[in-house]
Amino acid sequence: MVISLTNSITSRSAFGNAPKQSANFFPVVESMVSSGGGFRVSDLFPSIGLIPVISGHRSNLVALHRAADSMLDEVINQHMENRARRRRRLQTSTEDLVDILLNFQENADHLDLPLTMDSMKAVLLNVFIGGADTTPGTIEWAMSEIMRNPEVMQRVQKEVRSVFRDEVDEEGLHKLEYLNAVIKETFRLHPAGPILPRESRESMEINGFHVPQKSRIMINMWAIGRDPAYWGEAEKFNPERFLDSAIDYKGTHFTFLPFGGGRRMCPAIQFAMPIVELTLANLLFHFDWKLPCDMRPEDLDMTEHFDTAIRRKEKLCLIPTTTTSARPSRLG
Ligand code: HEM
Repeated sequence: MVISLTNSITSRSAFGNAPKQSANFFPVVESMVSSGGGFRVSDLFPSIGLIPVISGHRSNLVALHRAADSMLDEVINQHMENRARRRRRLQTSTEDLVDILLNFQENADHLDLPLTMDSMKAVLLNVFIGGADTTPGTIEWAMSEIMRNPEVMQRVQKEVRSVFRDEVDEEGLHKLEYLNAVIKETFRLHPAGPILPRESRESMEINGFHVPQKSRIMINMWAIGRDPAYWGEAEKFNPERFLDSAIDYKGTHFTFLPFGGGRRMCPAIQFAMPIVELTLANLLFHFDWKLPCDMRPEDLDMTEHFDTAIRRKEKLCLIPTTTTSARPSRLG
């Protein structure tokens, strides 16, 4: 459910109302994400360029890339035809990301670097790949942790239900301090980007280790997030640690980089955070939640599976019930 929600938000923002094209595109993106993610032997021996060739990994990626490329060609061509038709009829319409990129391309004569078709396709593909596992994964982990910690459920649900009256809306999101702390704590224990890859531009010494130029460096944010040297009771899900704390996810607190940091940091924070917040706020506002088969909270399986992001190994199955008695402020 969460994956189809976030997929639908991404495809509407990028492609507009093109359900058929989106439906064909998502399986290709999914395969690209699972082929590109995780660790492989070639990551351990990056200098041996033959490993990805022999393993068939490279040819698989090339085939997927070709499939995505031709689908994106079709989407862009379709948008160009629709735009031409609308202009002939002097019609206007809501713009999606493809329209915005085409506008930019049309008006970019004065730029040193024109927006080529290939760059446009790369941007679109990045949007789909970037959002594929990260946003739904974060929502799923947050719900899992909330279910495992009934006192957190009680507090966060009370907050959401006292801030909103009939519907959850974007304006009220900034009032949800505790929900925000819950999301940060989820990022700490379950970072969607557990490994931040970098390459050293020059050789250097760090803590007595020599790092040659052009070394591949993997920053393990998952381990840093659980390191007792930086976090008290590191394994405990404790959103309270982020209340009245200056730690945010803008990339300046090096023990907490859920969106990365520096020039390669996630460009989609402003897009992703409202999706995470609105989805969780809606789930908590409208429903009460139970674990299936009278399972106890502490028995909920939290086993992880590492692909590009760390997702739950088993799907999260919860039972929603609607209740009016849980929202006295709206009845009174
Ligand atoms: C909760 C949701 C998300 C989280 C936690 C997240 C996290 C990250 C992280 C950790 C990185 C690597 C940053 C680095 O290396 O410093 C990244 C990169 C990126 N993300 Fe996100 N992301 C999220 C949602 C999204 C969404 C929805 C999109 C697209 C609409 C997106 C697009 C990208 C792109 C394009 C990059 C590559 C940036 C580059 O290499 O220059 N992300 N994200």
